[in-house]
Amino acid sequence: MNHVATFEGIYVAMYSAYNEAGEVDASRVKKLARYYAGTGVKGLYVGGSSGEGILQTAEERKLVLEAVMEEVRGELKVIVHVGANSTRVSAELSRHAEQHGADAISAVPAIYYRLSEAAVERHWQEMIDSSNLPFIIYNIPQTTGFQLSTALLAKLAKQDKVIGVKMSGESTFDLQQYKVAGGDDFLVFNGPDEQFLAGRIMGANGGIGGTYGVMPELFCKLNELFRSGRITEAQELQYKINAVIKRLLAYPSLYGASKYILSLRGVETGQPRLPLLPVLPEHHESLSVLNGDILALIRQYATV
Ligand SMILES: CC(=O)N[C@@H]([C@@H](O)[C@H](O)[C@H](O)CO)[C@@H](O)CC(=O)C(=O)O
Repeated sequence: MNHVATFEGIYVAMYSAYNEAGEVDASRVKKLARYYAGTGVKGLYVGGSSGEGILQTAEERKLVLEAVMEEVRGELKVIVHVGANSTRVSAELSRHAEQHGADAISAVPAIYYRLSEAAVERHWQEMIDSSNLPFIIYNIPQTTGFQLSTALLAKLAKQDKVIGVKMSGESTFDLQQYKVAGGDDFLVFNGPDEQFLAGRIMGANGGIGGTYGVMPELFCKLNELFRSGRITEAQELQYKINAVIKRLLAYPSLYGASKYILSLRGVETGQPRLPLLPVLPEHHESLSVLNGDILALIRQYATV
C-alpha cells in the first residue's frame, strides 16, 4: 500500500461533543463530524488531545467512534486515538476501532508512570497486534514527558502496520529526522498548528490539529498553497492563522473557546470536561468577534 498517497492531507483533531449534563452526546458528535465533511479536509482524528479521549471511559470513547463512523464512514478518513493509561484498555479500543471500520489507530505513550523506551514500545506493540489497522505513533513530549527517539521510530516503522507519526513536538528538525528514519512511504503529520507550513517544508505529509476545528478551510487552503509552490502567500496565510491561534490561546481554555465558537455556528458540543475549564460568559462577546474575524478570513481565502 502507498500510505502517503492514501493518508496525506488535513485532519481535524475533533473536539469532544457532550450534552448540557456533560455526557457524550452521539447526535452532537455526528453533527460535528458532518460539519467537517463539507470543508475539504481529508479526515478526522478522533479521541486525541482535543477530543479528550483520556478524560473519557472506554465505553464513552467507543460511543464517540461509533457515532463518527455512522456519520462519515467512507466519506472522511478516520484515525482514532486508542491510547489509554492501561495497555489492556488500549488494546480493547484497538480491536473496537477495527470492528467499526476506522481507517487507522494512533496512540500516545501511557502517562503518569515514567516509562522506559522498552515499556512504551511494548505498550504500542500490544495495540498494533490487537487489530489489523495501520498504526500512527502519537508523539507529544510536552504533555507525556516521553521523547520519541528516531531509533525506536525506525524500529517500529519496520512493521508494515506502522505507517506514520503524528509529531506534536515543536522541533521541525526532529520532524525531519522522523521522516528520514521512517523511510519513503512513512507518513509524518505536523502537530503544532502554528508551524504547519514549517512542518510541511521540513517533510510533513499533512497535519492533524485542534485549531483546525474552527477554521478547517484555512488549513486546507494553506496546504494547497504549499503544494502549488505559492510559498509567500502560504506564509502570509500562516501568519493570519497564527494571529487567530494567539487570540484563542489567550482564553483560560482553548477547547472551551473553540467549542463556543462552534456553537455560534449552530454546532453545539457542550463544555470541555473538567479539569479542562469551561468557557466563561464574560468571554462570549470577544469570542463572537473572533468568530466573525475567522469567518471573514475563510470567505476571503475561498476566492484566492
Ligand atoms: C500540544 C497540543 O495540544 N497540540 C495540538 C495543537 O493542535 C495545538 O492545540 C495548537 O497547535 C495550538 O497550540 C495538537 O497537536 C494535538 C492534537 O492534534 C490532538 O488533539 O490530538
